[in-house]
Amino acid sequence: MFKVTEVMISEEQLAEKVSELAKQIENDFKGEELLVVGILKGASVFVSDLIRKINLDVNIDFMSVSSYGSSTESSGVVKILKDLDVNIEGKNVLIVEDIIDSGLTLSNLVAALETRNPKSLKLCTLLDKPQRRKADIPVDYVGFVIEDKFIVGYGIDYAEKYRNLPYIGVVSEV
Ligand SMILES: O=P(O)(O)OC[C@H]1O[C@H](OP(=O)(O)OP(=O)(O)O)[C@H](O)[C@@H]1O
Ligand SMILES: Nc1nc2[nH]cnc2c(=O)[nH]1
Repeated sequence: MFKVTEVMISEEQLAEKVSELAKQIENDFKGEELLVVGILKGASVFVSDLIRKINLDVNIDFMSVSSYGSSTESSGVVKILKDLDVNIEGKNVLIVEDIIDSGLTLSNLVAALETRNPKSLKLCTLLDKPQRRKADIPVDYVGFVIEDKFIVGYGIDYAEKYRNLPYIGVVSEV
């Protein structure tokens, strides 16, 4: 049986990091408009907290994507299950993810969105698990670099459970 056995990142640590990332984003986009794109479902909690700490003209949109398997990795294909509502041509776009693991989701998504000619395209992730990276992808804003443990909470699930935990916990077999 699997259970949450450990708190990896507390609610307080998350709140502090979210404010820190929001300040960096605010400084980098001063005087500009910004479209923040949350990637469903995992980033939903993080992006909701993040935008409330960014004191800029911010629009928000969401995408839902699923990467094809490694056999099609080199083709840079991402299956878009829910696309953006808006045209991003000429806009500053910030993609917000909960976690980067292999990097395939984001690298494929970036390739797909670059073809739409945004003014700029930047990446923000709350969590980075560099140990399992398959696609090298430069990320502009990183919350926490974590070791290779299976985590849940703050939007992130295990079989669709635990997304509502207010902290990041580690799931282990007990
Ligand atoms: O770097 P990668 O190895 O590509 O993994 C990261 C992706 O996996 C998770 O999404 P998931 O497919 O679990 O969907 P969810 O956010 O709806 O839970 C996460 O939200 C990222 O989108
Ligand atoms: N829920 C969950 N999804 C992931 N996707 C990549 N790494 C993880 C993880 O640690 N937990």
